[in-house]
Amino acid sequence: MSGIQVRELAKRFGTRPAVEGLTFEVQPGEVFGLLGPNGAGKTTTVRMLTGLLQPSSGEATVGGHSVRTEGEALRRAVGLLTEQPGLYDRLTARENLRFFIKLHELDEAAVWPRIQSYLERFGLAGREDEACGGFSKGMRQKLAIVRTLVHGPRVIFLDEPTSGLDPESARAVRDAVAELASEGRTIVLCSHNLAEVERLCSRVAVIQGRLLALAPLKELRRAGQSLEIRVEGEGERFRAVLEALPFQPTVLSEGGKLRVLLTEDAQAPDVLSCLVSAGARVHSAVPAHRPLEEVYLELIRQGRV
Ligand SMILES: Nc1ncnc2c1ncn2[C@@H]1O[C@H](COP(=O)(O)OP(=O)(O)OP(=O)(O)O)[C@@H](O)[C@H]1O
Repeated sequence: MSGIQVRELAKRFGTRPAVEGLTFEVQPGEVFGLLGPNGAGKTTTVRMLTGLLQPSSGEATVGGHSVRTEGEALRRAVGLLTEQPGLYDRLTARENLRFFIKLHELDEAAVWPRIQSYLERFGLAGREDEACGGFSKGMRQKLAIVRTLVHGPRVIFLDEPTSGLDPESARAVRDAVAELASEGRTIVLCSHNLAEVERLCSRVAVIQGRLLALAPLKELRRAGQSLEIRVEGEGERFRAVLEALPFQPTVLSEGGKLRVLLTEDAQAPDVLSCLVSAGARVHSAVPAHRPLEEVYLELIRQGRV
C-alpha cells in the first residue's frame, strides 16, 4: 500500500503527551499540509512517520512500511527535509550528495542526471565543487532539498522547505514540489507559511497535541465565505434589509462596500435580489474566501478552550 495511513498514533515523552489520537490518510499524488503552532507536535509526528521515533501507541504505514516494525526499510524509502539542512560543511556539494548516494547504495552514474536537473533548477549548477561551508543559507537549503530527493522517494516530508529562500528560489522549490506530486509521490509539507500552504496543499491537518481539523483546504476556507459587493452611494443604507434575510447574515459596510458573510454558496443570489429590490444599484459582487490564516487562528483559539 502506498501513501500514508495513520491510526490513533500517539507519542508521550515520559508521562507528557506530545501528540495523541492522530488519524489521517494521505493519498499518492497529494500535497498534504501539517499545520500547528510551535510545540504542536508536527516534528514529533514527522519523526514517527519517518522511522526516527517509535510511537507510544497507534500505528502508521508509510509507503507500505509499518513505522513500528519496518523502521529500517521505512527510513530508506522516505525523503526527509528537516529544519536544519544538516550538510557537511567541509565537503563540497557533490561530495555531500555522493555521501547520500552511497548511503542509499545507489549507482551514481544512474542517479546523477536527475540530481543534475535539480541542481540546475535550483541555480546550483556550476557550484557542485565548492565547499558547503561557503554556501549562503538559501543555497544550503536548496542543496538539502536535492539531497532529500537523491533516491527518488515515493513519500517526501518537507519541513519549511522555502525557509530562507528568496522569492525566485522559493518559487522554484514550489514548482518542484507540485511536479513531484504530479509524478504520484506523496508529499507532507510542514509550514508556518500559510500562503505557501494555500498554494500547494490540497488538504491539511491542523494539530495541537491532537487533531483540531482535517479537511480539504477549500472546505476550510469555505467556512466563513463572504460576498463583497460594491453599490452606488453608502452601503450602510442596505444593512438592515440584508440582515433581515431568513438566514440572517452578518453584514459589514464601509463606504460603498458591503461584506455579507454567507454560510453557503446558494445564499448569494438571495443577497443580490434583496439588494436590487431595496433599490440598490450594484456595481459588482465578488465571492471572497476567508484567508486560511483567519480560519487557522480561529481553530487554534477554539482548540485552546
Ligand atoms: N525528545 C523530546 N523529549 C521530550 N519532549 C519532547 C521531545 N521532542 C519534543 N518534545 C515535546 O513535544 C512537544 C511537541 O514538540 P514538536 O517539536 O513535535 O513540535 P512542533 O510542532 O514541531 O513545533 P515547532 O513548530 O516549534 O517546530 C513539545 O512540547 C516538545 O517540548
